[in-house]
Amino acid sequence: MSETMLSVAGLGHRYGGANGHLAIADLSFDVRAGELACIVGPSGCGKSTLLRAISGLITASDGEVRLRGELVRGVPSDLAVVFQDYSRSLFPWLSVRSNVEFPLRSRGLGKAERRERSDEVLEWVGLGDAAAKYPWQLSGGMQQRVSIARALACRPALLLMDEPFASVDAQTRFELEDLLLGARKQFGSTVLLVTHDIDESIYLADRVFVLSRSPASIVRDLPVDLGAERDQIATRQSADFVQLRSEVAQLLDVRTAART
Ligand SMILES: Nc1ncnc2c1ncn2[C@@H]1O[C@H](COP(=O)(O)OP(=O)(O)OP(=O)(O)O)[C@@H](O)[C@H]1O
Repeated sequence: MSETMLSVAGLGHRYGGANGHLAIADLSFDVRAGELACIVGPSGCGKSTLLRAISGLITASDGEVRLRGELVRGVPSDLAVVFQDYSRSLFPWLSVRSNVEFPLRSRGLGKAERRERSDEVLEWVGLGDAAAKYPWQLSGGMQQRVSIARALACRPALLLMDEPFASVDAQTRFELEDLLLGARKQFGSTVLLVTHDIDESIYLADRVFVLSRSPASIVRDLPVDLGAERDQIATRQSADFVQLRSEVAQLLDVRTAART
């Protein structure tokens, strides 16, 4: 059994003091080293609040978050986050290479090592020839590749991804999903990814955590036994995939959600 990388135990958060809004309640789960776990939940259920607590941006009212066994207080240095909005997370005045190397500087890496890492990850995401370009010279999908490269270059203990593929077209989304699966294999990354897309969660994950409506808690920890090799057409057509999709949709009560 591999080590626990992320442990969330009894997490609860209420905004605005004792009589304020309860956003998450008694939420517990673990992510093991090398695992790719997805979180799906109804709109407004508390996913962002959960991610803020895991990344140390807020201190939850109850419970605890541990990364590699260490209590998270403030933003951990061995955490990397990829957001949905790539255009706001990249620095437009820095080249692609400088964007990727930026967090490495604050982590104390020397010039040669920064260059070596940026070469490696840019090549990996298929942007070896775009290192000198600026983000605004690239397509949306390419910009998100830069964000992923920047996160991978840090070799984080945990890669947190918040709806990372929600702002690109369907074809690019498939490509980026497969890029993530490849990167995870290549770098042995541990990934926690939040998505609204049930199919995406099953396609990518080893495990899917289904959240309840607000206040968020885990309604199901669903293992996804679809094998390590996934294929955008064959996997999504398989009987096991269809069964899992229907299970998650029922848990989320998507028909009711669509009516309300
Ligand atoms: N800073 C805040 N102060 C008060 N209430 C907040 C704050 N941030 C979020 N909330 C409330 O907490 C609940 C959960 O919000 P959160 O943004 O975590 O949900 P979400 O699942 O990420 O939403 P979405 O699916 O729309 O991205 C919502 O009812 C929201 O209004």
